[in-house]
Amino acid sequence: MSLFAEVIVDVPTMQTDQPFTYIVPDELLDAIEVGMRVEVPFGEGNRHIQGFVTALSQTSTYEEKLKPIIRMLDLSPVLNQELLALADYMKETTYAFKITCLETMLPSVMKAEYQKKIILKDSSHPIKQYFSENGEMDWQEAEKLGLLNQLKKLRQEGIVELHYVVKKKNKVKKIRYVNSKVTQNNVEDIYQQIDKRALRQKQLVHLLKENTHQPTAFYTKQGVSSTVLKQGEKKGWLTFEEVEAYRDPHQGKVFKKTTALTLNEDQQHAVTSILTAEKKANSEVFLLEGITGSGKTEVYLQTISTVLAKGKTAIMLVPEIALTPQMVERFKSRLGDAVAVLHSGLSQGERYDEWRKIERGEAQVVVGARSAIFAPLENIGVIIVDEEHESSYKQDEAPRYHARDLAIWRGHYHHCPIVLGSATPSLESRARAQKNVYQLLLLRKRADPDANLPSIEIVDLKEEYERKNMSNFSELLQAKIAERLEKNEQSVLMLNRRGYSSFIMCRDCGYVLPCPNCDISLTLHMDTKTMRCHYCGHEERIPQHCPECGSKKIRYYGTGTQKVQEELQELFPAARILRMDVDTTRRKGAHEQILQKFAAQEADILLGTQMIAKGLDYPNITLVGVLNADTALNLPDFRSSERTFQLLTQVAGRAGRAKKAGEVVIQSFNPDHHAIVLAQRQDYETFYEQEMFLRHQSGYSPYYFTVKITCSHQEEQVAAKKMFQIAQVIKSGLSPQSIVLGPTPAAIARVKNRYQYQMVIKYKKEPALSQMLKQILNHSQKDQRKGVYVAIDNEPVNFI
Ligand SMILES: Nc1ncnc2c1ncn2[C@@H]1O[C@H](COP(=O)(O)OP(=O)(O)OP(=O)(O)O)[C@@H](O)[C@H]1O
Ligand SMILES: [Zn+2]
Repeated sequence: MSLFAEVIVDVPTMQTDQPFTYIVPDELLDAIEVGMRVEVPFGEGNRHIQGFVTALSQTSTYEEKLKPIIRMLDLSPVLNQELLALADYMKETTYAFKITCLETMLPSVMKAEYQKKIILKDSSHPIKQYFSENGEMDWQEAEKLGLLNQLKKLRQEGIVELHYVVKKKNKVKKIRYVNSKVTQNNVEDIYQQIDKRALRQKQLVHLLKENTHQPTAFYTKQGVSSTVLKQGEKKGWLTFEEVEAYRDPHQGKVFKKTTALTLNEDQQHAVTSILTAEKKANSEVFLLEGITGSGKTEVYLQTISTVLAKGKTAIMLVPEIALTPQMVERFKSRLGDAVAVLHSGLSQGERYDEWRKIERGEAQVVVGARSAIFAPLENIGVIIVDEEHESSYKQDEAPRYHARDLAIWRGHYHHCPIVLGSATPSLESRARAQKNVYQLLLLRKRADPDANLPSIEIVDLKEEYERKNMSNFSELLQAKIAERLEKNEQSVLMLNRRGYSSFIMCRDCGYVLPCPNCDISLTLHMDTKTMRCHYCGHEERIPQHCPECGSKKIRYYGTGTQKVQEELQELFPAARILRMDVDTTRRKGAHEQILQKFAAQEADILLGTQMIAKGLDYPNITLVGVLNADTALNLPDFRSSERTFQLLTQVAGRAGRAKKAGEVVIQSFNPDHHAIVLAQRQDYETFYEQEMFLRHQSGYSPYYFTVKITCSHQEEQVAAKKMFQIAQVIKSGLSPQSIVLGPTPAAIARVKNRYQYQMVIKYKKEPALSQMLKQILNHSQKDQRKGVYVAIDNEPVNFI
């Protein structure tokens, strides 16, 4: 009997975007499965490349010229039937290649360079003879010995495991004390040799004698600087050693068990509705619209608890949990070890370990950011998308999927309900609820019976300037901060960075330092004392003279969080201020540390960027200040009002969540803008109506669908020419009701040395469009070799 495998190969081009048939060699007949990765020869030169097996069959139409699979790369399928089908759906809706979709679903460590090791779990098994003393075997070794078939079975029996080890990553430096040089007897001699003032070195020798082989941080925490450590190495008292780190991101952390709260009427209604759908195996979509602090999280927790008790699993998506460690804590505290956590704040290795827990069925709840929607769970009972309006759910590179859409797809597959939660739902979702496509569930008041929504005041910055207050803090805000300090209550202050950054300009000639690769100015970063490009990462020193005219009058413009912090400290010398922005949170775990300090009330004021707008639930916050509400309002994006309204409502919602009443001060240059006025009233309903009216008039989502096409090339004419060609094809194929915007240069005309041209199609009904777009992608293959890239973004969330 012969067996044939359909393989999607790792060559992302249109010609190869289909399965290729390979012969399964005899030695793999029993082992191979759909969803495994294999190595196959490809093309004229029989290059060895990786591929995914998507089907197996006993017959093939072109038996003669087929090549055999070289080897298998997994012991068990890495993608199940559901995820393979999801890849097909993604490919159809995002205009991406199938291989790109398949690879996106796996943790990055499985795509990156890694070593594969087989680990022996049961050392009494005779297979032991092939393993090293520490119970490991290299994958290549196993392959050479022809053991893979046997190991596959042993893996199913739990006798061996397969681990991916990232090369060179996840290492911590530990220090080993070199005993030979220092013994109990000669410590005193050594002390004699040490310079009398070098107390730190003495301390180090002592520390090392008691505690050898600790991470460097252990010593630095006790006051030994890294210079002293290096001297120690020089003198031969210690050596540095790289050790593989243990990869539990929450290692050593104790989560205090919590129990379910008594739900209020609205919450109870929400939980019951969702669970009824679950019981009926009904894949209904619920829009849980609950004001800030209304206890949406409690609804999620109790729904998931019930689902788990029935032996099912759950996915809970959050925008970016690195920013909201409190969310992880709430889930772990309630649901314990059933929870796996996936987000970008983890190292590759940690993420892979969490993924493995899910795959082996050891974790039943996945809490994670966008890509957690690919969690290999079986038997899903509910899928929740918290803060469903967040644009981070859309991936901005291929495949350009929206996690909310994939959540709904998986819900249908598992016949389970999907819950979209938000205090400020996206207009798209709310419009669907209006039409009863989704079922609307409302939480109308704050969950804590003693809490109320905060009162919000708006300060007109124009008036403030007329009164010659050039400070970042209006008189009103200053007075309110002072009050809080007096009462020992906490304040949260937000500097809105969207559409806004600090740059340097020459006062004599007006020259602004640009990025050499992109058409945008460089941003000042005070922590590293450098100028940086946020698009390509280019970095250079802050110039002393103007590169254009040589003048020394270089000045900083725009307000960095650090500058604001200095000003704040001057105004309130006694205030304890914490700052949270990209500069203070670069280090792993830094977010969490800052928030822990704030939670423990070791600070009076938390000053930060948008990062602080979400999730914080601390009872002692009674004041929220927004320093500049409107920087994003003028961005050339039809969603800028919606985003501003959402952000202001979110951040205002951090105040007064428990007994103590909350107040909010919003400083703005556009106090009459509807996004700001309605955020002040916390009136989502009116905002929804007004904004829907505007969208209807200007022909945008949710009344129209949109597709964005971008062409880029190193030469501007080439990118433009290609874009105009495509526009012509599209225009000739569209119905007269549809609208084409552009082609125009993109808002940032050049990024990473590539010029970008774009066009946007707005349409209500275009049955032929999908086919047209696929053809455009198809034709663009030829151009790709000439360096012209064409990208199609279906329902873009980003127009800049
Ligand atoms: N039924 C309840 N009774 C008393 N307190 C509750 C109840 N439900 C939730 N809470 C408390 O109310 C506070 C706010 O709840 P939660 O953080 O879940 O709100 P949320 O709707 O997710 O808010 P946001 O969207 O602003 O983040 C929490 O401290 C929570 O413990
Ligand atoms: Zn750049």
